[in-house]
Amino acid sequence: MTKAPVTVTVTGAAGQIGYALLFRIASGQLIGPDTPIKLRLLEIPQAVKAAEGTAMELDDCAFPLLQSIDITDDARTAFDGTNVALLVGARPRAKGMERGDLLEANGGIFKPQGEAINAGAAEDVRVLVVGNPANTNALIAQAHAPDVPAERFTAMTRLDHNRALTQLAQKLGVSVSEIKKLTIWGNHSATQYPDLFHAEVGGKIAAEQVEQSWLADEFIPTVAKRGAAIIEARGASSAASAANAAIDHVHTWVNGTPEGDWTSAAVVSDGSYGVPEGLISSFPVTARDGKFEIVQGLEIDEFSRARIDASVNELVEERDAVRKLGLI
Ligand SMILES: NC(=O)C1=CN([C@@H]2O[C@H](COP(=O)(O)OP(=O)(O)OC[C@H]3O[C@@H](n4cnc5c(N)ncnc54)[C@H](O)[C@@H]3O)[C@@H](O)[C@H]2O)C=CC1
Ligand SMILES: O=C([O-])CC(=O)C(=O)O
Repeated sequence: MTKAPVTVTVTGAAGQIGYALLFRIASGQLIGPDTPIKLRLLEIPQAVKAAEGTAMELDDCAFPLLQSIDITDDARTAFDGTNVALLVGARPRAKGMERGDLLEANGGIFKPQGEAINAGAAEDVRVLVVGNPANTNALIAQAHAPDVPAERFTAMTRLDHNRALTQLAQKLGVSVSEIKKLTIWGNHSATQYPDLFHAEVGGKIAAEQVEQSWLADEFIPTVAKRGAAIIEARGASSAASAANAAIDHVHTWVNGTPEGDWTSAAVVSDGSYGVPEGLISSFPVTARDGKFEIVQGLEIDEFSRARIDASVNELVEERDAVRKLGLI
């Protein structure tokens, strides 16, 4: 039986991730094959025409599930009644820009978007922030949506998770589907910590199946710096793989994680694993009944502790910087 339609808002819809994302959403891959989709595209005025071009192509795909496409440059209109908000559009780092400038420029985007979500989104709204710095942009948006439960604001580390799965699968000569319980901890940045000490391959701990030197000197930096390596090779940042990860993140959130496995997502910390409450940090999470839950009770050894702390400290610094700028 066909379900009720889901309204999905995509910001930065005319950008490169938007171009890789919208067709997959419209084809039913975000929620499921029996859920009709209403798309809302938010862009800045200069890019509305390009978004209209993408909408023409969406029309030309004749997707049976796609019920409507609305394009706007007004955040209130874009988020009115929305069920899933994919915040992709962000201000990229320009030449000579310091981190504080970047955070301030993004504050100008994510504060009004948080307010617009608060004002008009559907009661069950789920928010995924993709635009960088994703964790802190999510924190800014969440701070301006006091009427929306904080746990509905998440940031994307699923791309890092997927990157780590493939690096490990290639190293061990196994399929990615044989790897369970991998975790990305912390920030979506070069300080992130991909953890193999709880990951399992063939029922055995992954870290025990690789050399410690490979884990520390190859695996962790390769995953953490993969975004930069893609930019170097492609001349543009990851787009199709980022869109794919956004689809995975929301699909898992809505449909759940398989029994005996978990995934990674940046969610609001409840203080678990010593991550200060309120920070939006990546954790091992399960999804059940449409909710993410942080996996509890994992033992964290000294090696992992130092790396989790380093990434969480960076998030604390970013939070303090946006606080100082009056953005939260
Ligand atoms: N979390 C993650 O794993 C990843 C995050 N990213 C980030 O995703 C973001 C988007 O990447 P791309 O699509 O490649 O960039 P892009 O530059 O191709 O597109 C961004 C789009 O956002 C729009 N935009 C800017 N301000 C806006 C606003 N206030 N409202 C609505 N739209 C707005 C721009 O007009 C542009 O069309 C970047 O911040 C990038 O760093 C990229 C890859 C992975
Ligand atoms: O590094 C970038 O700008 C894009 C990004 O977040 C990634 O590919 O992980």
